[in-house]
Amino acid sequence: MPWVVPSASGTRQMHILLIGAGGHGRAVLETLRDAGWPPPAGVLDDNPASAGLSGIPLLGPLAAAEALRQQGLEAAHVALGDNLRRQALGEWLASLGYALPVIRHPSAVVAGSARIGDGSVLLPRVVVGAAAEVGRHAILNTGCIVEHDSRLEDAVHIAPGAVLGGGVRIGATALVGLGAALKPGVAVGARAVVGVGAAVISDVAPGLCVGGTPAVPLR
Ligand SMILES: CC(=O)SCCNC(=O)CCNC(=O)[C@H](O)C(C)(C)COP(=O)(O)OP(=O)(O)OC[C@H]1O[C@@H](n2cnc3c(N)ncnc32)[C@H](O)[C@@H]1OP(=O)(O)O
Repeated sequence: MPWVVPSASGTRQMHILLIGAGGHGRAVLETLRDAGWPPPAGVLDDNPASAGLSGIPLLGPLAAAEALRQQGLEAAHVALGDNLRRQALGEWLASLGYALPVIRHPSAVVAGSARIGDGSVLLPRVVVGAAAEVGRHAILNTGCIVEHDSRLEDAVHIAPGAVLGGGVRIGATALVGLGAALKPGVAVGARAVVGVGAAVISDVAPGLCVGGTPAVPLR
């Protein structure tokens, strides 16, 4: 199977390999389609009971990525919600020589001065403001807003509808839950979890789980 096809403009469009056939995988697949990517070459999933993704070949467990790279597959994306696992697998794929393109829904609005790291995905209606920096393997989920000058380290997940004010900092592999709001300038530490609907008005220590309005430690 040819993994790379020339487009009408002569640029190479890659048949990407997707990792993960769950709910987030379905969201990424729709985003690829809406953004005009060619159909993915296939999907890998370690769950033997996985039904795969509709219309996309299920090519086996994750370990198959190595052989597929040797067969000429050039690009991959880890579509898993687990931040630590997504980061580890994304870096493994990079070490195998896969390109990890940014996948961006056409409705996402990204300031020209913003930077998005390899392997990240921007789902519909995401907004990223001026001079914001987003690391590798991030999920910027449906409708979230990352305001100007914010700094997001690798493998974060900003859930649907969450709003980060200007200059917010998010540590690696942290999760900002559905609809949370973060006051401008606050810092959320690595591996922290901000619960659904939280209003974060002060810094959150690494690894802490917070929730409520205003947000307080939950565990
Ligand atoms: C497309 C998508 O769906 S992307 C999805 C992204 N995921 C999310 O946004 C989920 C974020 N997760 C949450 O908000 C979770 O509720 C967590 C992580 C904050 C807590 O989860 P758990 O550790 O399982 O806590 P659990 O549900 O057992 O609740 C523990 C206590 O915290 C309280 N609590 C749980 N979540 C919250 C919250 N968001 N705000 C305030 N209090 C909360 C519970 O009421 C409970 O209180 P109690 O002990 O007085 O009864």
